[in-house]
Amino acid sequence: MLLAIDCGNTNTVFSIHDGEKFLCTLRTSTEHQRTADQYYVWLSTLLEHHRIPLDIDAVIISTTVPRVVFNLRVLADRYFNCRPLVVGKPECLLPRAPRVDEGTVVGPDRLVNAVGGFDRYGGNLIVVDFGTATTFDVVADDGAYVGGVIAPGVNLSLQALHEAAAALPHVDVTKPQKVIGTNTVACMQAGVFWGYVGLVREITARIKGEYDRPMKVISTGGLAPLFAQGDTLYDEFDEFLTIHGLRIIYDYNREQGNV
Ligand SMILES: Nc1ncnc2c1ncn2[C@@H]1O[C@H](COP(=O)(O)OP(=O)(O)O)[C@@H](O)[C@H]1O
Ligand SMILES: CC(C)(COP(=O)(O)O)[C@@H](O)C(=O)NCCC(=O)O
Ligand SMILES: [K+]
Repeated sequence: MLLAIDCGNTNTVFSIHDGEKFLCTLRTSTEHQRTADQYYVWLSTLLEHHRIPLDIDAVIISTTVPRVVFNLRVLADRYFNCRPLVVGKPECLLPRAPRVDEGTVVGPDRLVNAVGGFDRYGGNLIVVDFGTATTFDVVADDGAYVGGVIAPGVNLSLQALHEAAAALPHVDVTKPQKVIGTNTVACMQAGVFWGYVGLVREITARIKGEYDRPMKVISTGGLAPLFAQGDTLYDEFDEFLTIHGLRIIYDYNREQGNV
């Protein structure tokens, strides 16, 4: 079975694929100090709880935090006796090379989103990923990642307000019914929520304006459903797009005789 690991700056997702489908998806906070032994204790306990056998023989990793790779490699080697594929490393093949400025190191999560998006929806896409940062990934007609946009994440914006302004509390994002807030929390929530709706609408509209043919907008990430505004912001929400992309990249490497 394949273990696909999607490690973002806030959370790390582990998902087990049995060759036909993903059996379960587990989430832990991202901490580069976590050792292989700690990962294994956590993973084996939860898999036992879900009654999933721990017969993993392949591992693929995408991470936006380079320092976690060492311990994840040890996990794969020590407990599953395999060498993991790490997206972005030269030994991990991608179906299409990104077309970006020379020397640019694109976030592996964005390359994976492009692959997952192209497999599910075809080319000419904008993938909006609501993570620590909110990224917009443009996927060309042939499936290549060709650029995009990086904006501050939703929770990061709220946290920045709290940290920089003495009188502003920590608040969680929710969808306010109105824009005129009549207390501090409501004012902050309106600023971030409606500000984000505007950000997504403006950036996708401008990308579509710069691109030479119609595009589909696909959203992913835990907060994406909160920002769905009827059908006006995205065409589809796909919670597991990144994990799906990892599986496609693993299969591609196997087909190429690379693993
Ligand atoms: N279902 C959810 N509901 C509310 N907040 C969420 C949910 N999923 C993720 N978040 C929050 O959204 C932010 C981004 O999380 P995540 O998508 O895991 O980021 P990353 O991929 O960068 O690690 C974090 O602050 C996280 O706590
Ligand atoms: C933009 C990101 C920080 C998003 O990471 P995330 O929010 O998923 O943790 C990550 O994709 C990254 O570090 N990118 C490198 C620069 C680039 O993609 O151009
Ligand atoms: K991400």
